Amino acid sequence: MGSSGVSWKLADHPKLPKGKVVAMIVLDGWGEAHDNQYNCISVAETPTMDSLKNGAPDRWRLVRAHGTAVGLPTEDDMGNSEVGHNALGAGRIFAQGAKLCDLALESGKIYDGEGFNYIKESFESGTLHLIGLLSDGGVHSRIDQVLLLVKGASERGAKRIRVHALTDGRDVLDGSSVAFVETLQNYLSELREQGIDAQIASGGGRMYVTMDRYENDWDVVKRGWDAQVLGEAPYKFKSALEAVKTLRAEPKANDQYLPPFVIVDESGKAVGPIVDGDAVVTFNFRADRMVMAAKAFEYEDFDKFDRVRVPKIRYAGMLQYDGELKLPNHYLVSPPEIDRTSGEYLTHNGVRTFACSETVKFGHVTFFWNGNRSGYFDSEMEEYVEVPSDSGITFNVQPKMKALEIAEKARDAILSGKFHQVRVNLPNSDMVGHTGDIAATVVACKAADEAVKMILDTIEQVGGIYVVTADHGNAEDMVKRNKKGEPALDKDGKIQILTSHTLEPVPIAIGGPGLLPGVRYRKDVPSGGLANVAATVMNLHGFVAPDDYETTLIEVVDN
Ligand SMILES: O=C(O)[C@H](O)COP(=O)(O)O
Ligand SMILES: [Mn+2]
Ligand SMILES: [Mn+2]
Repeated sequence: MGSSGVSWKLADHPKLPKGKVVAMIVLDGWGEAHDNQYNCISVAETPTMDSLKNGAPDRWRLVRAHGTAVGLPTEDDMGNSEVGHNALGAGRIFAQGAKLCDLALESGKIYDGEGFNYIKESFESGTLHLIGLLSDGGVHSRIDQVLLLVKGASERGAKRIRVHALTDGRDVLDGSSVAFVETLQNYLSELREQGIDAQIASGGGRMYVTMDRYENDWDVVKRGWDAQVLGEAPYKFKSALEAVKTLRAEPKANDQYLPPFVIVDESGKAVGPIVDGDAVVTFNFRADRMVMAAKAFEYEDFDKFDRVRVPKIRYAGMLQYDGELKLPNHYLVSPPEIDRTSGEYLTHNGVRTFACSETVKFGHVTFFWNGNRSGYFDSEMEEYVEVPSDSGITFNVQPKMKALEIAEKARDAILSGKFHQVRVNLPNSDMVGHTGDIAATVVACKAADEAVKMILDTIEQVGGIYVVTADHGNAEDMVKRNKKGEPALDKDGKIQILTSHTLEPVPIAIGGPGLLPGVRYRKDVPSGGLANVAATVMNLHGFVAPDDYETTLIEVVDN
């Protein structure tokens, strides 16, 4: 037993040896769907992934990557990187932020918690500000939760409410921001009729305002700070609906990248800057794209950009975004307690790990993989390498991204002989898929396939084992579909491009010269999902997973 009371020792696998190097490759946003012109993966030349699928039927299968299989509220919830990598790394299914917030709002427990009581102190004399992504995407936030929270706060004494709305178009259709803003605006005007001074105060596109991640581009967070806190932005409007409609009318504008705007009153004054004595809630439940803003709100000695004015506020996150950093200190709903992850177990059992991606996905194979935990379990046993991403571009202009560089780092790590697990995330199919640019996404898929090839060739050279899988679908379906599965047309008869993830399952292939010939997929785990992968990987390192882990996908037959 360790000091935490957890017994970290894993049992030896009865048949599988230890000490083999295992390459764990996660293709981000790479699902399996039928062949058609909107399936960028099947359109692209992907000989490596094709050969895995066609070469060894006992060692290629699909696993579920959405809905309840990854702890989301319903089967209509598409998968995403957070819940996908959590499941891959933790080997169990945890009720995720979306679900925990639903439960807390439904039961009203959210209003009894420490976080709400803390911000409530400001309701008497200050304004309550709510900042976050306004859509029903369910990846980072959900508008129905925002409306419930506004209602609940107003019933509990909030007299002045300002919402700072980030438009989506990435987890939902581009253009849908107009309807979401309208819904919120209508609801706030109903509240005004009841005597609550509630309105939208600022906004901007999620990829350009506030929601950067992994410190790729602090300017994004600064633009949000300027609009939300200082009340300053290049565009000023009388209403948020007018703002999104007008800004969207610009050529090439889209919801993801709308410029920042503030709402002003008759005299041209911003209606909702954040000032001393106010309360602030960031209502995203997902951490990665809110943690930078949380630092700007919470840290006294913050130096990433000049905040100009730092109001004395009571700040709470919808969730605590980083348990290790205790950030933020106050939060409305407790995050899932994702403990005893496979990474922590393997570290305790002598498995040395190398993990790598480029900036935009770096936290996926480290922070998310390790159950939303920053840093190393044991810096002697692990090395995490971040390849700097390009910033300030949409990745359709650079669809190859850093796939080659990531593969080279993995190759060098494998050849160094220092590591037993070499884990990477290849971002291309996801990041380019989110731009909705089909031609570029095809290039992205090819680039990812080439990177896989380089890593598999290296595994071949050292006699190792590979696992190639994905965290959820994206590039395999780039069009919104009607109930019959046909491309859905908009009112002008044009197909609607799908920038979001999908509900599709993802492939998982295992192989390599280090894998015993008798290893194959079991037939009795037909509904296996991403959470089954951790036990599988533990087996490939020569161990049996803890009893409460989702079962392994493999068996070893004598032949
Ligand atoms: O944050 C994003 O980019 C999207 O909302 C979800 O993509 P990811 O889950 O693949 O990161
Ligand atoms: Mn992803
Ligand atoms: Mn994505």
